[in-house]
Amino acid sequence: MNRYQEEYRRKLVSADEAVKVVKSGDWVAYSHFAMTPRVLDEALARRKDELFDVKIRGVCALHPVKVALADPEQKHFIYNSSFFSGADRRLQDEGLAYHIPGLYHEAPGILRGNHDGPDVAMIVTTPMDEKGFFNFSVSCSYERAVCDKARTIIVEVNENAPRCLGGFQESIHISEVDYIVEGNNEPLFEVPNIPPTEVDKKIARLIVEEIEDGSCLQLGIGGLPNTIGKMLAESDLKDLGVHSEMMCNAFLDLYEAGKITGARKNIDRFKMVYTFALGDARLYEFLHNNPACAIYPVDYTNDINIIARNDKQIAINNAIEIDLYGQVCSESVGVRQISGTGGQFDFTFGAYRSRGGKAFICMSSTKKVGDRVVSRIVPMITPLGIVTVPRTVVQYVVTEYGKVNLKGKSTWQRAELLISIAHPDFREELIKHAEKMKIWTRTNKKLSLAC
Ligand SMILES: CC(=O)SCCNC(=O)CCNC(=O)[C@H](O)C(C)(C)COP(=O)(O)OP(=O)(O)OC[C@H]1O[C@@H](n2cnc3c(N)ncnc32)[C@H](O)[C@@H]1OP(=O)(O)O
Ligand SMILES: CCCC(=O)O
Repeated sequence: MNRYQEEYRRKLVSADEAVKVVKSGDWVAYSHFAMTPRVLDEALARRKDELFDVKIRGVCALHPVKVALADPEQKHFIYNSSFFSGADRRLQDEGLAYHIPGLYHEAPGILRGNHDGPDVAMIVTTPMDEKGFFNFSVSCSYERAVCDKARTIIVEVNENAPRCLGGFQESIHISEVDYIVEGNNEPLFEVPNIPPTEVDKKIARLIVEEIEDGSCLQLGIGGLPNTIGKMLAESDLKDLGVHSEMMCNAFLDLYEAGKITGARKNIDRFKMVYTFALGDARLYEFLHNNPACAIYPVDYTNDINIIARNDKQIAINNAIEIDLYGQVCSESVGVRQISGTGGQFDFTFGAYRSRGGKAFICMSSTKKVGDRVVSRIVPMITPLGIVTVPRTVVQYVVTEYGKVNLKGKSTWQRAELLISIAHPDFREELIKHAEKMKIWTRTNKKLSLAC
């Protein structure tokens, strides 16, 4: 037994033992996405009656967190998430989850400088390696920052977690860890593989034709960016690169199709760069010990200046609504938080700044809500909804009816361009709103009469 194994044995405790370090009033940070702790969450929930005013900070938990469910009155635990998953939304609907707004690239800096903890870090990792390191696996965005700030660090080991090579800040050494808990070794969450619709395919085609050999890709979260990636895999393009915050199945398809070499990148040449991964078992298997990929903290991947250093950086992100000024809402419907800003602002801004870069916001022109069909291009964002990308930053907007570039355009031009890619059933109504908003000119009117 080497000295790290001895130290492992000394620090290994049950989950119930480990969570005893939490005190009333503490902030507890959970690791993110597919790495959200399970057994530590359950053990903390069991301590409900001994604790008051404990705040939990998570990111996109892919199962309903037990601390939130354990305490509907929230005297003991308050659960917060800086990016809502479906499970987080369900909790929010019951009044059991609160959102922490933020720009993704700023999160590590905010945490390191923050007055609000975290006091205790609960981080899911790979098993320890022979040199004494636990790897943060597919979630590296700000796990290191959390550990830097926390009074106590507890790792929950999952034997199924792939070892994701960095970059930097992708691991923590046993000497820094206070307690080790062996988890249930559940398989990592798998994103369901939903076949693309005809609308998705039309939007994808409009974006694919904008991409050139040597372009460097970012694909955002949601069905549409993944479809676009898969279509690129069937294209004639070559020497694509990856600089993304999210690593998803589409990148693996592209890689296996031989489209990705990273040879034309200016930084991290030959590496597929990301800060977290969410996909299926095939993707997690691909990432394990794979030197073709490099995971980094999010203040590197999403730093606007870093994004801009690769030429032809392409950002492809999905939205919920866009108003006639071009303000993009991608994270809420009115007061209902759907997800978060994540890196959508960072990549939209950074890709436009890259030489030859382009930033796309894409969405279907309509959405079925209950038995109603609503337009996603709207006169105004649903009241109290959130602007994820301001009109000053947005570049291309794409629906199945076309793509428009809003950069530098006047308000009346924006209204005209956006209405031109709205679903035809909603165009007349949108024109009436544009008139009331005084962003419809005589020129526009002539155009509308002509069509
Ligand atoms: C972590 C990261 O930062 S990744 C990098 C980029 N980051 C981002 O783009 C962040 C912001 N973007 C996003 O969160 C996503 O791309 C989204 C939400 C815009 C789209 O994601 P998808 O998974 O394709 O969304 P989907 O269509 O399934 O809708 C998600 C929810 O919003 C609801 N929704 C979407 N549009 C509407 C609408 N117009 N009216 C009412 N509800 C709506 C859906 O009903 C669903 O809610 P439910 O599951 O609770 O019923
Ligand atoms: C995924 C976004 C998380 C954050 O902004 O903190």
